[in-house]
Amino acid sequence: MSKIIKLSRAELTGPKERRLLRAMVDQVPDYLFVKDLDCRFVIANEAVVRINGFDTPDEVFGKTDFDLHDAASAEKFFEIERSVIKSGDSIIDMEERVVDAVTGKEKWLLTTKVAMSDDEGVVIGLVGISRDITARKKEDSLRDEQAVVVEMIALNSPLEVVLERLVRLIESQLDGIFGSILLLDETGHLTHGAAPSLPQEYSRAIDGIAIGANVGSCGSAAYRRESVIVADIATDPLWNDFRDLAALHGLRSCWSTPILSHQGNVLGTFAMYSASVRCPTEIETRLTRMSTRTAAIAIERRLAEDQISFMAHHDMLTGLPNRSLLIDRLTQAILQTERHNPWVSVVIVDLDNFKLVNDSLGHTAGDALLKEVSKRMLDCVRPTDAVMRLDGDEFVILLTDLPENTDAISATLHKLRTAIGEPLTIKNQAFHITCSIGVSTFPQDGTDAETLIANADAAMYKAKAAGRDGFQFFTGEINFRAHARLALLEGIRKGIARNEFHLLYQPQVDMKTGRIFAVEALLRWTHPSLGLISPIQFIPLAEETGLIVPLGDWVLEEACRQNKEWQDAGLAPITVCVNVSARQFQDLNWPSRVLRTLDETGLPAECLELELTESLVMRDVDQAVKIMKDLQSAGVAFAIDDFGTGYSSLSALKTLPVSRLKLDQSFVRNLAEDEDDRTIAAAVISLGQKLNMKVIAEGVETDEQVTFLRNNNCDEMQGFHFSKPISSEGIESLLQAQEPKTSSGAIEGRQ
Ligand SMILES: Nc1nc2c(ncn2[C@@H]2O[C@H](COP(=O)(O)O[C@H]3[C@@H](O)[C@H](n4cnc5c(=O)[nH]c(N)nc54)O[C@@H]3COP(=O)(O)O)[C@@H](O)[C@H]2O)c(=O)[nH]1
Repeated sequence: MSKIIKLSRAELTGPKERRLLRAMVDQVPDYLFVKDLDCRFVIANEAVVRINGFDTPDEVFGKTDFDLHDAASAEKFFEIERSVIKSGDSIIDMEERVVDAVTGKEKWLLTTKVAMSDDEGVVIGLVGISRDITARKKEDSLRDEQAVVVEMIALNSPLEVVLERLVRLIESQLDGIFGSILLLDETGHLTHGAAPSLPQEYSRAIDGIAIGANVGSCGSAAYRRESVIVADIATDPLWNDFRDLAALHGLRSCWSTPILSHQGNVLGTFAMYSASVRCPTEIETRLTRMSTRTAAIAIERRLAEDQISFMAHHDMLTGLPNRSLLIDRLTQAILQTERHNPWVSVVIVDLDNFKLVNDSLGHTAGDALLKEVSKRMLDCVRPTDAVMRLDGDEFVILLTDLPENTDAISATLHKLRTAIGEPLTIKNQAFHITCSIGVSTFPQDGTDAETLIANADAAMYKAKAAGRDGFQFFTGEINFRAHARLALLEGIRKGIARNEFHLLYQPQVDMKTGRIFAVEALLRWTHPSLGLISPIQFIPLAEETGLIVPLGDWVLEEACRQNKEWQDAGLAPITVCVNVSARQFQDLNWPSRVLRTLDETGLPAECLELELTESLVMRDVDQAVKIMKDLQSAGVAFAIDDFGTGYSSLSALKTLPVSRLKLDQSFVRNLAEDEDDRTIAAAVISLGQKLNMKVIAEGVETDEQVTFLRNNNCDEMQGFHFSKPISSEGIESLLQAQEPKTSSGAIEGRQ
């Protein structure tokens, strides 16, 4: 909509009114002017006069924009004004980017131009008013640019790109300022971050300076952890060592502020340089604050990303690369090899007696040993080779650029074994560590990373099986065994899902009464094509791979459910004994799963006994006592299985909440003919009595064994002499046969 102001000549003719009007328009801080039809200034207020570098309105009178501005700007103004005059249509609140006539700097105006007509309605010129909105526009662009920088940080743009954008943002807000960001490295040196407007030669010269009390503005700011304002580089003693360099590039003042992490660590510096001698203005100080905060977020984020990436690819204890980096490096090495044709070998090193150190001296000592062994291995290989930690005490070494024969590999393996085998002292105790090593080589033993690692692993197992402390190259025969192992593993997994497992129960009998008081649950696997598979074949593999945890959960659940079923059928309550492997026991959630199973099956806790081996318990006695006591307080009993075969500390044994020792069948087997076994068996029975524990003999097959055990006051027995492991129905029949129930209804044989 056009808007025409009508001026009455009479009002503008009187001298008084003219003065009033003049005074009024001069008070307005905006640029106020009237132009004639040729776009010449007729009236201009004080603001217009000053901004164009004049002293009086008369100096502006009659001038056009072509007299005051550069041709391009003047042309723009002229066209707009001609159109307003011609059409009579006003231009309201138009944002214009113009070049200041005096300073030559860019600025922003908010302009309104309205056509002006005489009493007859004839357009005789225009009235214009412009407001300088440069400051507001800068604030808008600061906000927009800040948002862009934050978005870049969030989207993980490269740090250098983010920092450069930040510096440019600051420079766009200020006049005559060159921004600079330096990053502090771990060694106390400042390295280039971003300085897009500083001369490159200058940036290169200061890249890598060590921070210190008197090292220019940035080195000193990082060192002192506070802002350092140097108004005149030419005279300030902090710049003694860099004065000439700065002068060479026309830099006169430099104000630097440390960039601090949220924990207060110095991450780098943010500096503003200028070519004049001066201190920062308030706005410059404010922008510095904003920049250091933003830069800190960007740098911290990058450090966190680096840390996460390092953690994802390295072992935290030894700092060695881990499996994911191994696959990456090995794949790279294979690609290289395909081009240059030498061999690449994967060497898997497994420490033989690491568990002994860990179990006897604790995890801290175990960690120290792993670190020392990693160092020794690194010392044995070339810088182009790589040492990585796979898991626990298992390491992988990647040998690259090998000649095509096994001699070079063998030489390295000998060196490795010797280095690892050197005595080492931990907690004042000397150790001699041995290792088993398996090797596979590209291309003959596999053409991809996973196959080479699997085959080196299989070879390492062969070295272990061959008596440890040796190395083994991968062969076709190992390949066959490895495949069989993998097939078995896959079979166990499927077997769990397909319910191919079931339990047999072997009675445990009181020697005096001859009554069954408990049964041991023993796992059986009926493979769809291989038929019945002995637990001796699959339990060790299930333990090694952790599959024993779900399998053991199933055994526990089934054994408890079955025992409760017998009780619900009216049979005398007995105890069901369930084997527990180390992997289950180490699982932090296992105790709560035991209690939940009892709860869900409804079996009284007093009717469950858990069998733990000596070695399992002795691994970490304190932890074992804690877990056992927790479950014991709920009513669950514990037995030590295979007693006599491991190493038990008698003092530790005393502290264990154990109600039964199971004399291992290896001592029972030859009781008739072996004097030593008789001595051991008698000693175990006597030990049990002294520790207030029942002793049950395992594997009892003959009358002679029964007689010996009875004569030596053994409490209980289990073995083929009484019954082989049988089905649940078989147990039911045996229990029915030995009715009537105990008069008290108490659990048979349990004290
Ligand atoms: N972690 C788990 N281990 C389990 C589980 N089920 C079984 N096992 C362990 O597997 C090993 C072999 O068990 P199995 O073949 O069942 O052998 C047991 C008995 O059949 C056998 N036995 C019993 N009496 C006699 C005998 O008179 N003569 C003779 N030659 N063998 C006999 O002994 C095995 C029981 O041993 P133990 O557990 O030590 O009491 C074995 O180590 C099982 O522990 C399972 O669910 N989880």
